[in-house]
Amino acid sequence: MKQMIIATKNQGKAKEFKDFLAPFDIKAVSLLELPNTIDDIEETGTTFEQNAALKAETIADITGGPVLADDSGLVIDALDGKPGIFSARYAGESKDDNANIEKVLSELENISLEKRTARFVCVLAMAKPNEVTRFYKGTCDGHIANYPKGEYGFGYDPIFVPNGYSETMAELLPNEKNSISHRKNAFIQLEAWLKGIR
Ligand SMILES: O=c1[nH]c(=O)c2ncn([C@@H]3O[C@H](COP(=O)(O)OP(=O)(O)OP(=O)(O)O)[C@@H](O)[C@H]3O)c2[nH]1
Ligand SMILES: [Mg+2]
Repeated sequence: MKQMIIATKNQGKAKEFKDFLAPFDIKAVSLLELPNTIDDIEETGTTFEQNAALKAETIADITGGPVLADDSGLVIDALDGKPGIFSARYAGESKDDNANIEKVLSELENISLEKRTARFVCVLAMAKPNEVTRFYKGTCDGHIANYPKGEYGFGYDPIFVPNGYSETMAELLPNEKNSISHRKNAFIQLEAWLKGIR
């Protein structure tokens, strides 16, 4: 089976990429599974694209092979786009999902449901040494619930209700999330490239 390195230390993302790539007979390998410890890559960019490129290109330089990276986040209209590229560390460096959720809910405390519109954004960067990095972007629109519900997924999934659903992303079964998510919508475009269409 072929392998593809995913430049992430996020177990939730890694699991989703394993599901996406399995039908292509490709094993997704995260940075946590490599034999050598990889230092954290500082995400100094100001856009999802810049941070995804930083992660993919740094690891492609180290490994010498093709690498896929994902930079993603939650964009909330009533918070002027926050937490955005700062989603992982919104409530502090410990990257605590529950603390991040609590911070968002408290900032939206007095905002009515119809004004709680938001979207998940995912930018994938595919880097290969000496090649131009390719980007694929996907989004998933929805709104922020009043309180967390559901056990699946990761990050802000317990407070994100996708458009057309009454459940949060964390109440949807993983295969359901993986059919509508921002990450899937970005991956669909990469898929076309993997199949040799583009
Ligand atoms: O509920 C969620 N469902 C998702 O599907 C999702 N995708 C992203 N996010 C949030 O956005 C941050 C990404 O930040 P990010 O791209 O820097 O990743 P990260 O720091 O977690 O790992 P790495 O890939 O950088 O190693 C994550 O931590 C989460 O808080 C999500 N939340
Ligand atoms: Mg990160």
